[in-house]
Amino acid sequence: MEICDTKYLVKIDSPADLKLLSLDELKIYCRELRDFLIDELSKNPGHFGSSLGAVELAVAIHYVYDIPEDKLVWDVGHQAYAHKIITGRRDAFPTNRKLGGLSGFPKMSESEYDSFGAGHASTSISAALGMAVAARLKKSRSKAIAVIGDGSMTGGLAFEGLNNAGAEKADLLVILNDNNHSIDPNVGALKEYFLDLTTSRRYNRMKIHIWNLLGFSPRFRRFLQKIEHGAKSFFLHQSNVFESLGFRYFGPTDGNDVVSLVRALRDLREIGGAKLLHIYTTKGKGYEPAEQNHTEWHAPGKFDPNTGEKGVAAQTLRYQDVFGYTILELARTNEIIVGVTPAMPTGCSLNIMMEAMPERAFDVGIAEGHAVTFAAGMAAAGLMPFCNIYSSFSQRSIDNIIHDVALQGLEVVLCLDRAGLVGEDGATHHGVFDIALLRAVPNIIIAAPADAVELRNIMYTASLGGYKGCFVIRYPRGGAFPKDVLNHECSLVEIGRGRKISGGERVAILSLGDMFEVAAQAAASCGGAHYDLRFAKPLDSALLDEVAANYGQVIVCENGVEAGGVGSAVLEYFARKGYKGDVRVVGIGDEFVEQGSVSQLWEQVGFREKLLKMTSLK
Ligand SMILES: Cc1ncc(C[n+]2csc(CCOP(=O)(O)OP(=O)(O)O)c2C)c(N)n1
Ligand SMILES: CC(=O)[C@@H](O)[C@H](O)COP(=O)(O)O
Ligand SMILES: [Mg+2]
Repeated sequence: MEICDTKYLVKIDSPADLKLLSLDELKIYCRELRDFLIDELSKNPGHFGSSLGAVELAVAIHYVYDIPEDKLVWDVGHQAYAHKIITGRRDAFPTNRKLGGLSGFPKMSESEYDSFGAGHASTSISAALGMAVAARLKKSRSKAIAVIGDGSMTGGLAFEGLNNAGAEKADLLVILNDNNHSIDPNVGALKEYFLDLTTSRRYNRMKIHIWNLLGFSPRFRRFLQKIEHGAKSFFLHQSNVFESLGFRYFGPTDGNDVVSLVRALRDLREIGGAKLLHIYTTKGKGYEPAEQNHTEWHAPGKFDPNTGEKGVAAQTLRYQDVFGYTILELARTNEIIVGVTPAMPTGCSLNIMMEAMPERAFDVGIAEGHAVTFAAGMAAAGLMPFCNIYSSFSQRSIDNIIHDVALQGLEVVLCLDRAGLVGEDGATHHGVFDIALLRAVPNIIIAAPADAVELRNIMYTASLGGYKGCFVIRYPRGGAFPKDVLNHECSLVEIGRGRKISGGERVAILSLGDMFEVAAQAAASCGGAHYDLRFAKPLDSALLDEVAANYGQVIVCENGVEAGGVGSAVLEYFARKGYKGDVRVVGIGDEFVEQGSVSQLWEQVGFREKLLKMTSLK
């Protein structure tokens, strides 16, 4: 597939250029934009389905509103590629998600058109409401728009925003971009409710009629809105949840029809207060394979745009696969084990258990805080929950971990996938803060396996209980393990016990989790010793005493922030013991690391350089 002879694509470098097109020309531009995205993303992968589905929406918003004077907040931001292209980033788009290139998400420092940065879900309504209230206080006529997907609407934060907005009566437009899908199928009662709204055919027929009248006869608006309101309650099973929260509800309407979107937005622009436009779109719109399989095409990697073929599937297992198969294996022999994921069943591989034991594995929606407290409730009632959350998304649930798990002394296993630098998703997604955030909390164990066998052993150990509070197991994105690691029989690991890997002279290198390899190499090259800490909490005091007694220099390697991480814990321990040797920590410094391949990012933070310098210290 080749992009040739585009009529409008190359001429649109800003929303001002876009506004010169006619409605018919907009349709052609949308086609060209979509083809451009398909072509680019086939070569340089990124979030595919969501961005294809939101092409018309991005075009219509920029056509009607005046961004950046009006504020536009994309929820998550993985659907905002068309917005990036319209706002002058077409030529830079081949650098999307690459080191030094465009961020895969809206980013305030990247463009004035990115009114708010994102990456995590459910923030848009709160942020846009803040902007709407600021406009009111500053007596500005600036509008505020939040675009939020049906999946992201399942996050509690979205409802906190709606609740506040409905009462504030600020000039806020929330666009609910409903493609009836999250990364995996969307879940929960809201999903059924949205389906009810979009599929109630009698209601929709009436609705379209009213919309047409609304468009043409402003004089009858008030009267028609009253009829519309009555019709809704009559035809729909429930009263409208958004209207109950103080919003004016509009739609549902076809969000892949750019002309009707423009018409709807033009009308809405003139209406003050809190309003919600419900649009239905097709995830992956315009690319058949993506329309057919939303989950696979959420972020598919490289593919052949002509055939939809992707590269050959890996013959190895990633950490997430090992988690997925191991929890199922453990659950088969231990009937109190249950699994919980907040909206990432495919991403964390809990889908393996969900298929085999649907009654014992739960996708609770984009709701990390709820996932943890839900798990705590199950633990309080005698179950052994394994709650799997990406490390960076678990930042949403810190108080739930402290207040609902640790403080209650409940046995909940918290598996933090994607711990450490994750690569192309960048600063919003690196899982580098978990140890620092959780280490200070009592009743928390923090383990990090150095490989797949260790992950299985630690999961097995955690599943047996007998400790008090939260058992955190953190492991990184990816990994490549032979499939027969699953044949390894799980064995018990002593909680808080590390391992001496190799002896040496002068310097001891301590690693946690997947820093094992780099530490082993460094130890070999400088003739030092290597110890695998295995636990960031509790620390292995016997191991550390042995290190202190035998080595004048200690280096701790960690896949996380240096401040407050496992290296800090070691430093504190040695300080308490009055160790006089030289202790260094090498990990991520005081910075947000941007996007790039994982190896590029380690290079950029200067990890090897620092380690080399440390190991050659005399
Ligand atoms: C707090 C948080 N949890 C989970 C995710 C992972 N995530 C990114 S997009 C997405 C699905 C969002 O669904 P929806 O809002 O409907 O957008 P769509 O992908 O359908 O366009 C999820 C679960 C995230 N980015 N942030
Ligand atoms: C936008 C978002 O938050 C997810 O799509 C995320 O990019 C998934 O990351 P993984 O590719 O590591 O599953
Ligand atoms: Mg969706």
